[in-house]
Amino acid sequence: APSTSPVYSKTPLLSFLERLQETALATLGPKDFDAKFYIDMSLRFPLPVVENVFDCLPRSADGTVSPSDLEGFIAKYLGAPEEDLVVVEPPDYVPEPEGFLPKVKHPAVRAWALQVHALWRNLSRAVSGSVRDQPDLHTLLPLPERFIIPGSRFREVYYWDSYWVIRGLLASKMYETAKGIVINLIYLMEKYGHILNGARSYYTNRSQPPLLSAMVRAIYSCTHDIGLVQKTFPALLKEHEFWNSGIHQVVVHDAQAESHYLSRYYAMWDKPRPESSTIDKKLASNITDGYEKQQFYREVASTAESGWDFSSRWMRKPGDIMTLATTSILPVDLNTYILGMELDISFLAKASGNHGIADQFLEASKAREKAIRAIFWNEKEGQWFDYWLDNCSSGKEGQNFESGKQNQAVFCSNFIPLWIEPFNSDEKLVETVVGSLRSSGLVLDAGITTSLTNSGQQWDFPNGWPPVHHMIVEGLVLSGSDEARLLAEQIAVSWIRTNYAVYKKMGVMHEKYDVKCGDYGGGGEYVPQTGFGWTNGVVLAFLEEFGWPHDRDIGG
Ligand SMILES: OC[C@H]1O[C@H](O[C@H]2O[C@H](CO)[C@@H](O)[C@H](O)[C@H]2O)[C@H](O)[C@@H](O)[C@@H]1O
Repeated sequence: APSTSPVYSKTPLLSFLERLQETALATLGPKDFDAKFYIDMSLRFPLPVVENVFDCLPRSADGTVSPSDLEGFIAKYLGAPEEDLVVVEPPDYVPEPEGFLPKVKHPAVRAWALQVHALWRNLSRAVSGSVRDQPDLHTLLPLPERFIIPGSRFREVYYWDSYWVIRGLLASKMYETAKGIVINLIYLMEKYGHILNGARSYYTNRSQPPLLSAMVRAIYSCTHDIGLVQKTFPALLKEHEFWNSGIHQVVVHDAQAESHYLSRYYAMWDKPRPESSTIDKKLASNITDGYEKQQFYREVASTAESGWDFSSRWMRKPGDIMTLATTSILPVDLNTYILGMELDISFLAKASGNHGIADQFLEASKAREKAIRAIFWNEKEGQWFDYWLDNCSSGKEGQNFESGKQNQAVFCSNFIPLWIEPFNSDEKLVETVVGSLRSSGLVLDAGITTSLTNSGQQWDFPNGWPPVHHMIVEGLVLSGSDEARLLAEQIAVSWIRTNYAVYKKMGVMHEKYDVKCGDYGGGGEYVPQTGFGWTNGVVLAFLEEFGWPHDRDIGG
């Protein structure tokens, strides 16, 4: 049966660059090969001209081109990925902003924090004039404002990364740069109807964890810029609709026959991800049935939408990537973000004097809070579990809740609801969750591990990720409980020490860390990346919250 779920169409440019990617792998071999590099190239001439020359390159019987012919072709007809971007000096950057991290007293930590702050200059970009004038020649999308990239192979804006970039920029007092990022995300929302995974044409088929409202609220609480709130409002409403309609919405009826409306990840794509096309095709090469193949590709893209690509969390058989089933899972964290979105919209509407919308979204948040308690919360285990759906593509008809369908494996996402007010203000619940987090096995000497399963995927043991550390630590702090704050500080201190030790050893900030060894993280489909937007943001946010006294050892 053909897939009936929505699918975006692929542009001719992407199809061509995918062919180039395949040829490059066949010709140059797997050593140092990064599939994304080729899809990030731009054309120096119109596509028909470039494609015609490419098709006429001499090929051997197995279809490969000689390395020198391929390199000659690339040099003449294609632009290197970074040529799409201009390195720009952020106008609101100063080497030591007034009021910067007042609680950081330790000289070595302060010096390092200033170096991390200075990294915003290395990661600041705008799109080149050519991307704006001839968008058809580029996969990079023509964003209107300057932006901060994560770093290394991630040369474009990423959606959920931007939240922690913004939190760091706020600690760095770079308010205008932070606002520019939000304006860019609004542009994507207006143009595509949802905020893309990243600002490339190959990311149009999916979103990422939705945190626009959290970004706006964070900026508003530092700047009181109500103009920005008003500008963002239509995008916030559209985003809420995107996650609460169509294929993203699922109904679950509880034992009292009450219906709960929850959301899931579901990419509008059933082909290999263009940025990893060679990898996806190889993975799917043993699937002979056409529909099953499409379904596998959809699960892969939906997992990328979750931001956790890849993890045993999404696999029916933990460790076996062929069993990805992300569209059959109601994720705790996604629904937590949407609850946060509803509360943020209500708060921001009130701040703009729009009491009708404020009330409407407060109501929506109450329904979702109830749904999260009913479907995800497990009193005995003291955490919130993802929920397995029956195998179906439409969530509209509804499914009956069965407690056995909670996925009781331990993931750090099981503690993300603590980030949001209705949960972190519930004293009894916080006490239970603090206890279960402490005994979960997730809190290690160098940080919080993503899961307890070593699958070789990057969103699993022993990797710890900056965004998760921040949400859990901030949730514990917001609870106001002394015990929770102690745990929060313990986690933040060990995470900062890990980041510092690796920086001292290698001179760079990493995308993720191995929290078993206190080293940089690995696994997954690309080599360890440095830069790094959200890592820097979380370090600065933690140092702002907890400071670093003179007499606290930093190690390294
Ligand atoms: O190229 C493979 C995948 O890379 C991205 O995912 C990872 O990096 C992102 C940027 O830091 C981050 O947002 C995500 O959580 C990481 O897993 C990209 O987002 C994926 O869509 C892409 O397939």
